[in-house]
Parts: sequence; C-alpha cells; structure tokens
Amino acid sequence: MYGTRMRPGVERSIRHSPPATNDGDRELCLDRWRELPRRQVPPWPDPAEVAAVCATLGKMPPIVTPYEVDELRHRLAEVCEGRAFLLQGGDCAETFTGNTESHLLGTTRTLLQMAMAITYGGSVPVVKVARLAGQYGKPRSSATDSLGLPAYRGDIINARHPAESARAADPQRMIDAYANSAVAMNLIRAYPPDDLTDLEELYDDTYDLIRASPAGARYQVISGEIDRARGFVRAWGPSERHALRESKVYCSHEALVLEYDRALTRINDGRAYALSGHFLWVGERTRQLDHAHVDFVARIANPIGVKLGPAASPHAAIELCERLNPENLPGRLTLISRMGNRQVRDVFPAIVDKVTAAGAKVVWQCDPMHGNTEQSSHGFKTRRLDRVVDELLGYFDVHRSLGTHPGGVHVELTGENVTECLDGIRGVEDQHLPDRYETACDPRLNMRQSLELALLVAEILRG
Ligand SMILES: O=C[C@H](O)[C@H](O)COP(=O)(O)O
Ligand SMILES: C=C(OP(=O)(O)O)C(=O)O
Ligand SMILES: [Mn+2]
Repeated sequence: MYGTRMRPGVERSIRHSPPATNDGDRELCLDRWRELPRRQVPPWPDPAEVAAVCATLGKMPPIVTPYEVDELRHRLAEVCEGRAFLLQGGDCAETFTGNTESHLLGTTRTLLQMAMAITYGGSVPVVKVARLAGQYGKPRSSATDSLGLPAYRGDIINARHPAESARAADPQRMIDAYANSAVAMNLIRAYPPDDLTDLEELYDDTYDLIRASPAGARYQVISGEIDRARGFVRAWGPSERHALRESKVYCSHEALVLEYDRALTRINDGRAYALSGHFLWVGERTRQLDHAHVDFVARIANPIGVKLGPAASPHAAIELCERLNPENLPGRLTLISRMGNRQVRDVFPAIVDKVTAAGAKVVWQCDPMHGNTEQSSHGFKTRRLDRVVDELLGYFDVHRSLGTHPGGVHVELTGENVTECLDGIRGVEDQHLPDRYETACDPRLNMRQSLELALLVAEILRG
C-alpha cells in the first residue's frame, strides 16, 4: 500500500510515536517560539480555548509518520546532490468546502502528469510534494481587506465569507483543519494512480489542448522526446515500469499557525517531528532569524523550506543555512526563491554564489508565482504566465552560469480548468478572469498551464 513502500537504503525508523512527553518537549525547547517576537499572529480571542484545542490535538494520531518524513529527507538529499528534481504544487489556500475527492485527485493528477513530463523529458527522477493536507493558514499583507473587515487568514483561522462575525478567529477551526488534513492524506495515500495508462491518457488529453493552442508548436520537440521515452518504457517488463511510475506524493504546508504544528509534533527516537505534514516551509513574511517561526522549524527534524523574496540578502541566506541546518545535512533545507521575473537575474546570483561558496548544502527551488502577482484591470489578483515563465528561465540561467543544480519548482496550481492566471495566447484574457475565478487566495495555474510549465522545465533540463 502507498506509504509503506520503502526505498532501498532508507532506514526504517518507525517506532511508536506517542504524543510528545513533557520531558522531551522541554529538552528540545519546542515551545521557545512562544517567548519570541512573531509576525502574522492569528488574532485568537481566547488563549484558554487555544490551549484546550491544542491539548486535544496533542492526543490525536498524527497526519504523517516519522519514517515517511525521513524518507522524504533522503529523497531531497538526492535533489540536493543534483540527482533528482523537486516538484511542489497545489492550492495557495486549501479550503474545507473545497476538500473534495475530485479536487484532491485533480491536484494530485496534475502534479503527477507534470512529473511524468519532467521525468521522461528531462531524464531525471522527480520528488513530488503537494501543497495539500494542511495548507490552511495564510499570511496577509494587510490586517484588513478592501471592505475594511478583518482579513481572511485561511480556513484554519477564520471564514472567507465577508462579514465581521465570519472573520473572527476561531480556535476550533484547528480541529477542522486536522480532520480535513487527515481525510485528504488518507485519500491520496489510498489512490495512487495504479494504472500508468490512466495517467498517460490524461497527459495525452492535456497535451492535445496545448498542441491545439497557438503556443503548441513551441513544445513539439520536447513532446517528441517524451513520447520516445514512453515508448522505450512501454517495451520494458511490468516491474521496471512499476519502479519508474513511482507515484508517491508527499504533503506540505506553510508553518504559519505554530499552535497547530506544535500540537501535532511528536518525539521519535529523541527527535521532534512536526507530523502535521512531511515538508513545512517558512514564508517570506515570517523568516526573521530571531523570530518565532524560524525558531520552531529549527527544532524539528522534518525537511523544511524558507521562501526568499527580492529583499533577501546573501548574508541573510547564509544565516538561515547556519541556523536551520547546522549539521549541513543534504535534503534538510530548501531555499525557495520567489524574486519576481524583473529581479531574479539581478538579485538571485549573489545569493546562490555566497551559499555555494560557504559550502552550505541546500536544495534550490524556484517559486515563480509569488513575485509576479499583479492586479488585473478589473481588480482581480492575477499572474501572467509570461512573467512566470520568464522568472523560471531566469532561475535556470542563474544556475547554469554558476554551475549549480536548479533543484526544483514550487507552483500554485489546481486540476480544475480555472481562469485565474492571465495567458492571452492560450485563451485567458482579462475579460475571462471572472469565468472561473475560484481561488480562496492567490491565482493558480490550471491543468493546461501547469503541464505547459512542466514541458518547459523538461525542455530546459534536457538542455
Ligand atoms: O500566498 C498568499 C499571498 O501571497 C499572501 O497571503 C499575501 O496575500 P495578500 O497580499 O493578498 O494579503
Ligand atoms: C504566502 C506564500 O508565499 P510567500 O511567503 O512567498 O509570499 C505562499 O506560498 O502561499
Ligand atoms: Mn500564495
């Protein structure tokens, strides 16, 4: 069954993972963040209710297990050493009502067909991580929205409905987030697309849409390469095919609502694992070295990421490496650049250069979405695919010129045919945005746009 297969060489470290003991907690200082400055604090009205909810969560079984978390760290070590590629994606903000079977499978299948294009086209194994089963908390630029109401901060904190009462932070929502994450994880574990043909058919259908569009001609060569690789694999026996179509999808979310992630932290073999997800990252707004979020993730054993926006200095990147990966373990730390297409070529090289010169082992990953958010003429938060593509190209150029491994990409996407990102030549113009603008926060790539991005990545990796 999904989740029980082990890769050779990955030590199976599963033991009982009971709720963290007080002694273990104290030794590992897992609550030190509570004394530190912290940005984006959820405006909980009643700390006693938060504590009661967290005590309940502290007794619940975790969403993921320590050995899976270690397994992912080992896979990310392969990415760090240049032997694999990290593909991460999903909603900007998951929602409780959107946590349906079709939505979860849509996200997963979109990721898997992107991975297929990159694996076959780029001849590289792909580690798949979904923004899913816990991506419920959102940092906001402003405490209030355009109506003057308290900002929506994700379903784990308040409700999106534009009314004062709906926007009150409700700690009970952490229980709902836990329950929704558990069913989501259960579903994606139980539903790997067992049949490669299924995924290939889906890929073919999506590719047909791309081919029929004015942008289609651009991908003819790489698509031919992917077809050749598929034909080659088809000629193999079933067990080789099985190995190749490895479809494990790990889950991830931003480590934002520390009360929640802390409550689901368990001690295993003397180490703390945040078992609310396999991979947790710290966002651009909360990555201050001496603040709460960095302190918390520094103390957990999970593979972790940190977003780096255009204001990040090379020195700040080095400090984060030292703080978050003092043992310099490959796969432990992913630096996720989100510079924007206009800055990536100017700002990013010095960061890569300094981190490399310091010998710090990191996975480099490009988020080409968050530095390229703009407002459409009708007031929709959107992103232009051209700018997303340009940031990716810039990211790959920087790595090529410095001889470093462009380890991965991190995108906001959905399997649904939404119209959230602008993309004129492929049919989404300003006036189409209202057709299917469904995101709870940031604009996502739809399935076709996602595959197009994957084809681009495959083409670049092929060289
Ligand atoms: O990922 C989400 C957003 O980029 C982040 O929450 C900020 O969004 P905002 O500027 O709309 O508040
Ligand atoms: C808020 C996000 O990103 P960033 O921290 O880079 O703005 C996000 O990934 O949804
Ligand atoms: Mn986002």
